[in-house]
Amino acid sequence: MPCSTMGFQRLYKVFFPLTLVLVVLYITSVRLPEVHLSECVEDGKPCAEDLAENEVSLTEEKAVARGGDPHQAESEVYIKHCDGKDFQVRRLLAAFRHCVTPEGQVLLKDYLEGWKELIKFMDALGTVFGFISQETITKINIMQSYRTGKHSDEYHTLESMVKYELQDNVVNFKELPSNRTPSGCRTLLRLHRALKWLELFLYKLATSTDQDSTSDMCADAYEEALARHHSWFIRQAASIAFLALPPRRTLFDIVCVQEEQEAQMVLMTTVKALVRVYNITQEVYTAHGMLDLP
Ligand SMILES: CCCCCCCCCCCCC/C=C/[C@@H](O)[C@H](COP(=O)(O)O)NC(=O)CCCCCCCCCCCCCCC
Repeated sequence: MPCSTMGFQRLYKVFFPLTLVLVVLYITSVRLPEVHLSECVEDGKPCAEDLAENEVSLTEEKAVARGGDPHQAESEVYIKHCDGKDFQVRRLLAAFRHCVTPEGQVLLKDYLEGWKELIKFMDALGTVFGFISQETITKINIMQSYRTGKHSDEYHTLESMVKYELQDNVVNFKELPSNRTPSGCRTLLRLHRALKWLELFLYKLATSTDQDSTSDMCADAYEEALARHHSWFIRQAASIAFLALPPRRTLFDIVCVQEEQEAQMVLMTTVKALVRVYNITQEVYTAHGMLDLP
């Protein structure tokens, strides 16, 4: 092999990964432009703060009254308000529970509230997760603009959105030109896939010990649920961000739990709520052949 080709290959092997790492570190450490979550507006007025602290019904009695499992109710006494923290696991849980109606439909407003709470969690982890948090905000904002836009009535539930977008040919079954706003169905599908990642990650966290690495759990869940949907570049950036995940005790602090048993109950209760929403959404997307929207 000619000497110059060997030299080039060696240079390529060393400098390409190095440059990639530096680019990713740069992207994740510079202050990303502020993207604000859209204000919730209904009929031209701000929405009522429907998930206010005092409305979050997580007491034992209420859970039982809702026909819930008494063992689940027992676990809920652990889910308390966490003073001085932005992220509140009880708000997260309330949102993902309230979003499922008694008829088994998914209310988009509450679903997105759940996602907004998750952004607070990511923000508590620091700037390395900035690009993931910005991406989530972008997706939420697209959904909010539909939910509060001209056809807001059609975006009340997942089911009404799917019906409307399919009837109106808004769903893009083929790749869209980059200047077209993606459909609600396509946008929600991205969040839906990420919800599977979250479910797997929280399950792993709940069933792990202090000796287990959160980065490994995160990467495993990512491999299972999301990696195949992402480009090579995003996969590399994500795998670098995972290395910056703090140990499980720090994550427990953000969730506001100390004891192992307490952590397990809170995490498993959250997993259950996520599974319920995930399964309904998955059924709707499967029924309409929309699991692979580009
Ligand atoms: C504990 C925090 C660790 C966060 C790890 C999250 C794993 C997911 C990595 C995703 C990389 C996202 C970068 C961008 C991806 C986009 O290419 C991709 C495709 O979009 P496109 O089709 O429009 O191009 N977008 C998406 O897949 C949407 C991703 C949304 C990511 C949401 C991540 C949620 C993380 C929530 C963590 C909270 C933990 C809470 C514990 C109680």
